[in-house]
Amino acid sequence: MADIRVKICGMKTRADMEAAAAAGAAYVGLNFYAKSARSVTIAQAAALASDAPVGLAKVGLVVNPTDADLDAITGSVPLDMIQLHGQESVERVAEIKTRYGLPVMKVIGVAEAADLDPIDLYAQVADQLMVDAKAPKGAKLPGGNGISFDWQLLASKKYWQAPWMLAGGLTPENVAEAIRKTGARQVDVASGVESAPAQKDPDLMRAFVEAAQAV
Ligand SMILES: O=C(O)c1ccccc1N[C@@H]1O[C@H](COP(=O)(O)O)[C@@H](O)[C@H]1O
Repeated sequence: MADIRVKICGMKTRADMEAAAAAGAAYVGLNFYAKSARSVTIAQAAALASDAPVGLAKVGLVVNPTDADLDAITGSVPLDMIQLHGQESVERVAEIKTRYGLPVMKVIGVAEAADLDPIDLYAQVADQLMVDAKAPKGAKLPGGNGISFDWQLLASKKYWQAPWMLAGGLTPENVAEAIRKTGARQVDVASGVESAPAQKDPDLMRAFVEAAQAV
């Protein structure tokens, strides 16, 4: 059994948080991208995070946030990490880390080998990286689309200066294969543990964590 850490993203209710903790997730994601059906308001997130099960790291997902966005979020929501899921530059990642004093996870969208090239630079400033499938052109969301990338691309490129998480189209059925092919020690999921759009399913969350940790 491997010590794989799981992040489940898109918590909307207290029941979601409790089910994620009971399933064995290490991190939960609170999504502040308003165009997503998984998003929560700052007030909702503050209530969820303040009352979160002990030991669950609360990650705030934002996309190209302004300082005003982050001032409002971090001023009300007790977060453990900020996830940057947009086109934030290396300099902006460093700036956010310094300004808010929170660990920052930068997401890199991957469709082909060349998309991995910027990772070394981001790894110098981010506390964590997330390697996710690049959103297809015209997609409504920059992530959370339930699509995977070719995991083979990571076979020889998985050692970076910062810890990293694999994301994109992971499900209870494919997460073990994804971990074996990429060597990931951390995985992230949103749509793969839902029974309907933005509806987290406790059985799928449990099955996902079990499958990941059974590798
Ligand atoms: O989930 C969303 O709605 C979302 C919106 C905007 C940016 C990122 C988003 N989700 C992130 O993408 C990963 C992978 O999602 P999936 O498992 O492929 O559905 C998700 O875990 C979030 O970190």
